[in-house]
Amino acid sequence: MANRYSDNSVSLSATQLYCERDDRVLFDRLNLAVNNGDLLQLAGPNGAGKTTLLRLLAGLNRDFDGALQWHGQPLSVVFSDYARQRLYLGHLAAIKRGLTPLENLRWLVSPWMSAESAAVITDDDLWRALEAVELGGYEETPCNQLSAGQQRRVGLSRLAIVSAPLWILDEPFTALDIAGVAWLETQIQQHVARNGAVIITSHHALQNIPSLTRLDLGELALAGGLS
Ligand SMILES: Nc1ncnc2c1ncn2[C@@H]1O[C@H](COP(=O)(O)OP(=O)(O)OP(=O)(O)O)[C@@H](O)[C@H]1O
Repeated sequence: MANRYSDNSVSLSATQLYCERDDRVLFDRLNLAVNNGDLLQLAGPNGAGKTTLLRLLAGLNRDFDGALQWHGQPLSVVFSDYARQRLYLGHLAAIKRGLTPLENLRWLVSPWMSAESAAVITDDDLWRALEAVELGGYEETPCNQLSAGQQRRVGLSRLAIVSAPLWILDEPFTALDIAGVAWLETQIQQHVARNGAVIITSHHALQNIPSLTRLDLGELALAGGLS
């Protein structure tokens, strides 16, 4: 099993972020910091800019003004290191439907198995991660024969296997049943309790996490008078 949290230091900061899309300001003068043990929930109405901000924080979009830093270095400069320290799960399942869960997961964790990475992820780890998301028995079934919730679980199985201290999760509860929601809540609680950090967009009310901070982009826009 990969050695989780071998380098677990989280220090992500955003300073004076400004972003607009289609001539509309999504956020302006936005400052935030995420460190070990933090859980930041981005809230706001549809179109407020939650996914846009998450993608900026994940280093996947550089169309903004202001500074994004990882351990005091510009995200763009340290991106290859940052990309292994943060695990980004987008709002889509992000799997290849013609492949099996096992094949998808092997592909999804490949950035953590590269020559530069110290992580060792074995096939047994992959099978255990799929078992953890209740996909035991479906490991070698093509994903196009799985339900929407099961396909979502394939992507979520990365949480059970990748050793990244910072999780960035975009609407991860989508399509999950009650048991899936409970499993994911537990993963998030445990990750934060073990000194990891999580940034999440979700309309789901997260429970029992004292370090939860909520950032409502809709309220921010009203308070800051964003146009
Ligand atoms: N690639 C793009 N090009 C142009 N505009 C975009 C692009 N992506 C998003 N937008 C616009 O940016 C705004 C914010 O979108 P975003 O997806 O970040 O909102 P959101 O808060 O995540 O919404 P939701 O709750 O519906 O998921 C929207 O008005 C959207 O139309």
